[in-house]
Amino acid sequence: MKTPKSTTRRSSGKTPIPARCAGWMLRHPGVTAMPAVFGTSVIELGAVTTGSAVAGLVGAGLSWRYLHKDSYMAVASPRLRAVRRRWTRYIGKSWKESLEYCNLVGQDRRTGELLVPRLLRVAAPTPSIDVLKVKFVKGQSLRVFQDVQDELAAALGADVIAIEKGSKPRILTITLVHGNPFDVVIPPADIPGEVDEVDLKAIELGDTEQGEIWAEPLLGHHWLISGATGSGKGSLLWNPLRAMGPMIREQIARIWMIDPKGGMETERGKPLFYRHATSADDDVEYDDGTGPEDVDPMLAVLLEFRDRMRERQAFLREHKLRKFTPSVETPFEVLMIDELAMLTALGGSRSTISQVNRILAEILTQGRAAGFAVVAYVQEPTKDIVPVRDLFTRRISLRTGSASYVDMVLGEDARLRGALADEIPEEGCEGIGYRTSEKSRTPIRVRAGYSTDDDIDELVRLCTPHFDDDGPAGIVVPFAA
Ligand SMILES: Nc1ncnc2c1ncn2[C@@H]1O[C@H](COP(=O)(O)OP(=O)(O)OP(=O)(O)O)[C@@H](O)[C@H]1O
Repeated sequence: MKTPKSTTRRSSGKTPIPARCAGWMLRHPGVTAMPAVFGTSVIELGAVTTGSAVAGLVGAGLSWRYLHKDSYMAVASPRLRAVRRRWTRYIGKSWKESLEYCNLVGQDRRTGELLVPRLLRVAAPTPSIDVLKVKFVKGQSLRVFQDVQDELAAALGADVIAIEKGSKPRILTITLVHGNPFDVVIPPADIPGEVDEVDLKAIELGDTEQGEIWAEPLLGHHWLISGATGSGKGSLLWNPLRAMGPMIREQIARIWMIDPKGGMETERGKPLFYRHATSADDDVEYDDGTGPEDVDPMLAVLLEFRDRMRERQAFLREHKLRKFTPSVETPFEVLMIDELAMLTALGGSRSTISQVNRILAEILTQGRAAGFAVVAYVQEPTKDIVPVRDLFTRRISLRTGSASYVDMVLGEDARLRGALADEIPEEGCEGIGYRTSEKSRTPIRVRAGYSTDDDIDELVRLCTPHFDDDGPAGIVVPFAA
């Protein structure tokens, strides 16, 4: 007679304690090895030598922290923070209790043993963001976690939570944002007094969540700024102008402004602009002809910008200059486009749109070395709306209307790494967003400084240039709908 299957099953209760200890030690080799290394060092080298080595390591860490803060913050700080969080915020007992509270634990049907989803990895890219990699137990799914995500956020003390599928089966990623480091409105960037105080490689925009100045390089870059309506994109238009103020006044930097939204946002700063194209003038009849007189005015500004870029390239080639230096003779040219989608997808005829995209691609691929930068603002950053999206070298995402927009702007997995831009509340969080850089794919939470109308008026008062080659500054040209 066949032995019933059930009699062959292991009937013991929990996994034996020694086996569990061995498993834990294997999973935490660093923690396990540390006392062994320390003990062996004391026995073999003596307490004084071991103490000196430890003191030396601490000293090296402190020196690194003070001598090269940027690399310390990028490399050491997140790792140390992750270890601290792992052993404080998410230590075994409280992790288990949090999951029990949310009914996220299982039970082994044979042994009755409590099965707790295992915390595989804790990353803490910024002081307020934790990213957990979790292996869920048999019978669970991503859905089970997502169904109780509010309870889980409360149990883990987070304000915002996102739970997504991980890279492997049965692994999920939980991103937690703790607190709001920006509970006050941040003042706008200072207007430097003189040209030599302007740093085009570090244009001040606001604060980072670490309480540092948030600055981005514009010379040699193009910026894409994405955000839903009312997210505060305007502050990322006025801050760069403030930071470049004296250069604009001296015409060492020239601003070409395209505002297809009727000039509502940019009208106040019109005297600052070398070119200003807006859809304000609805009375102008636009003829979509082929002659130079009939060129779409928005396109005309773009074409002129492109032509100047070509001239500059020829000039640099002729003078064998490999590096561009801004000067009155060769100004740093900045094209700002408020609502890029109106140019690249939504406004104008199909032929105009495809021409716009071609010219933009040319500027974005060739302009940087010649001192031509593009700063564009967009609400919906999909590829069909902004085909040239990937050619921007610096990306910022303020509050977005959709979770999928975050990765489109900040790069693959940016949301998994903590950039929960779609979870930023609408009220009271304008100007808050995330940025990534080429060096690090870790998103940093930032808040832009806010320029009031008075701040804009101050900028115009202090930094209006006097153009004399092309007539009055800020020529308003209509946008063909
Ligand atoms: N950095 C900021 N800090 C605090 N409040 C801000 C900030 N930026 C903007 N705001 C507030 O949010 C409102 C909307 O900002 P803004 O007009 O810049 O949004 P937007 O993203 O340009 O929207 P739209 O695309 O509809 O023009 C402003 O009127 C202001 O009250």
